[in-house]
Amino acid sequence: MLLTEIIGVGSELLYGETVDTNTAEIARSLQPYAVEVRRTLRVADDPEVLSAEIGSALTRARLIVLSGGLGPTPDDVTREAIAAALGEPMELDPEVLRWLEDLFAQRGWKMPEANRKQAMKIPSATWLPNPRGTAPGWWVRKGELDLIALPGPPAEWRPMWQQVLPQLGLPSRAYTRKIFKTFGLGESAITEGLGELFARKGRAEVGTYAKSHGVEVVIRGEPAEVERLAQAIRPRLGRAVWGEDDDTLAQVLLRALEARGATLVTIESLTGGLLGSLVTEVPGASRVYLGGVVSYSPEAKVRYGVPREIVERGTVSQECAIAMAEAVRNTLGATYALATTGVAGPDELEGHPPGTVFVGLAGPGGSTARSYRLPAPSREVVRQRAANAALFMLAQELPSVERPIGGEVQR
Ligand SMILES: NC(=O)c1ccc[n+]([C@@H]2O[C@H](COP(=O)(O)O)[C@@H](O)[C@H]2O)c1
Repeated sequence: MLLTEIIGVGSELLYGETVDTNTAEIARSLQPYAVEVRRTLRVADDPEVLSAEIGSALTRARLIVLSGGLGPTPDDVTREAIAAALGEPMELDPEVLRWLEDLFAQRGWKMPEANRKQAMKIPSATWLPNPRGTAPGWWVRKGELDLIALPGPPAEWRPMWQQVLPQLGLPSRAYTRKIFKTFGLGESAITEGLGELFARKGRAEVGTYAKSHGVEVVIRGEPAEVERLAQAIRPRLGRAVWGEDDDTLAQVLLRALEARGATLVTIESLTGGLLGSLVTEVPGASRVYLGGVVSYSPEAKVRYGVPREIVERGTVSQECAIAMAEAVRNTLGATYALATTGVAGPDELEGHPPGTVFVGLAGPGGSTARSYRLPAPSREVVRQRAANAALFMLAQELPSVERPIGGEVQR
């Protein structure tokens, strides 16, 4: 297999201020190819260290991909480091210099002297045009070696990489990936349920990954084997599955609501608008989502129409979740209303520990609520989980809307 190494360049990646996602994303994009990513690393903006690392990668890898360090400032040293590692001189390309000057001129500016170095390259490199910035990349092809230098910002390098990747002529491998997205089951329950299907080795492998939208079951490997495993795994996950592959919960829910000509409103307490935010992330949300309110204080809940005696009995409760959903459904006149109330932490509220969450749902068939005791490592995790729990609850109820949801509180 063709050995590959990927290098993220930038001191900020080593200070822990910026988390390097570039090397992971580039590695992921190589999955369809018969290449072996042996090493990914992060290196400081230091020309000596970087050229030593490139030199060492050159002794092993036939494909080296770098991202970062192509900017105009003195700490952008990737070009110099590659030149040193390959023992080639850097030359100014007058055409690229003109392109850069024009780019600045179009914005009504004079090109700063510092940007001149972005027009420098070594003889064995060809330019990779950057459609979104001033840093063109390099493609060095030398004997059996391909070395690609890309800028750091994902918005810039992604289109450049998409352009060059198919041109590298990498051998392909039959590879595919199937993802089942679930909610409400833990990783261990899922792996137990999958039993012998939970293959870690062989022609395809199965993995589980816990996310705020639930556990993802990922099957990757040879297409025929992935298909066989997917067919066997899907029924074992049952009603916990809400989507596949690139689906998001909000997307799946909005699609289902739109197909029924139904509309949605929200009322949020502990999630403070997160639920509305997830819904409105989806293009075309306005066809389904009428709006929502954040009723954070007890008094706000009363003002939005929750009976005062319910609020006085406690806002962290199923009856309050239901009353919130019914109130906003009446006010805004939607088919369905979702409500969140609970305790994000770190303090408890009304005697309930962080992670206590109630989701209320009101619809044409009646109202119901679900209660959750979510793990509460942080406020953020509880809030994310609570918003996703609300989306999942309605998505799961929808297939059965023909029957009444039931007027009583469910456990
Ligand atoms: N009924 C609700 O959902 C609701 C409203 C306001 C605050 N809280 C919770 O009360 C606690 C204290 O809130 P603050 O940290 O915002 O002061 C937190 O755990 C928070 O999540 C819950």
